[in-house]
Amino acid sequence: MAGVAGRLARRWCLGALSSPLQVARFPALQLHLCGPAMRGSQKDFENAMNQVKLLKKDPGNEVKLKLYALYKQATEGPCNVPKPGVLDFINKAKWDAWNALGSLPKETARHNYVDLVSSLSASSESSSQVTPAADRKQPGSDALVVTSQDGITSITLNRPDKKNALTTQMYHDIMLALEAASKDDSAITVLTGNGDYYCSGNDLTNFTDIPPGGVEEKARSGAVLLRGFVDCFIDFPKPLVAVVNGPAVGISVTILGLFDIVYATDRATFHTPFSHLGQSPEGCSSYTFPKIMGPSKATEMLVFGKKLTAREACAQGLVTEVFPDSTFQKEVWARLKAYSKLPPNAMRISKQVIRNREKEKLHAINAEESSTLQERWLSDECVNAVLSFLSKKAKL
Ligand SMILES: CCCCCC/C=C/C(=O)SCCNC(=O)CCNC(=O)[C@H](O)C(C)(C)COP(=O)(O)OP(=O)(O)OC[C@H]1O[C@@H](n2cnc3c(N)ncnc32)[C@H](O)[C@@H]1OP(=O)(O)O
Repeated sequence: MAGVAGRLARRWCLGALSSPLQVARFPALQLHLCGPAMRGSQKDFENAMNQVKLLKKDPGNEVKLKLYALYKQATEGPCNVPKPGVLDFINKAKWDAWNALGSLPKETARHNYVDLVSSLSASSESSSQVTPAADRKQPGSDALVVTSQDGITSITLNRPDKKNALTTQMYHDIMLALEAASKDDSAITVLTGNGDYYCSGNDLTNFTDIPPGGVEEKARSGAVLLRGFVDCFIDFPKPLVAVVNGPAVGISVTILGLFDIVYATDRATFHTPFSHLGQSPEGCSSYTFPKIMGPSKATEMLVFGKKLTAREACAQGLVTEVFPDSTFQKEVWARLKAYSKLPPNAMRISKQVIRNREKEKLHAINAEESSTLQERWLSDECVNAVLSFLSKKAKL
């Protein structure tokens, strides 16, 4: 955690004080740091450091310096480094801010940091209910943010500048997050995205990291990862909800057939361009899509790559309900918050009654789809499509 804050501090203050904070959408459930009581435990401090990553607006240089100073004071104590030269403007501003805190105790600095983040979170999204971060180990990278509050664990894809494309690390982190969520005391688990996209599917640069065993080895390990990833969704024991905050592509669409509820903004689209990419369907969609929408609609999507609007996807049963984008977050989270108060064991058992009899079949389908894809990844059609995207010649 200290590393996260350190990276943030460096990004803000060492880079350029004038550089804008990455503008990121809040997931509707946020750290609940704006309560009347001041919070300052180590856990609150770590939660606040996570929350800073999701701030929607640039708080300005003055506030960033204050955050930096409080962070340094809370983690290292009073300023203990030599004063930078007058021409070293940025470092001098940082030093001044830290030094100004004098002998403020570490604990008070931690409290003040938490309170400052709380006020920023509250003003950044006044309409949303602000909630605490997960009482859990965070994943190994900033690209996934896990929060937990009010009986809901939210897993947020947090790579908005890359449209939340899934890196290899993210597949692993999502699997870990799902495993933790299956055991935590939340009633409902949510997958959502930060920024204008829900997810642009597999990060196509994943294909460029070729191991010593060559492309065959790459395809083999990709298929193992894909199979394990999809298995986690098949086996997930609690109600699983997709909060589709924008366009969805590829694997982020196919696995929707394994979710229990799919709420979408009316801005969302659903696109599975597998033939364009020389690939074939995964996520059990070769089974779930024909079952949900009938074989011919499924073929239009999975074979011909027809992109559906949110309303079309809803009419075809892939999406549960569509909300206007302007009220999407507010309405969806209010709904989920109400559902999360239902008896958790009853919900879990009812889900299993609905889903369990298909599980074995789904695992077999997943295995088959993964091995088909393993071959597809080695095909000229796939290699050319990926190269075309990577050389910026093609987009969907
Ligand atoms: C364990 C392995 C499992 C694999 C399972 C198999 C999975 C299959 C799939 O998911 S197939 C679907 C793959 N996805 C795509 O083909 C999408 C490719 N992206 C695009 O076509 C476009 O980027 C877009 C339509 C999603 C968005 O277009 P636009 O609004 O014009 O934005 P940009 O293209 O400028 O995107 C911004 C930035 O993000 C990068 N990016 C977006 N998507 C991906 C991606 N899937 N992989 C890698 N990079 C992506 C894009 O290159 C830009 O980067 P830049 O700013 O240029 O550095």
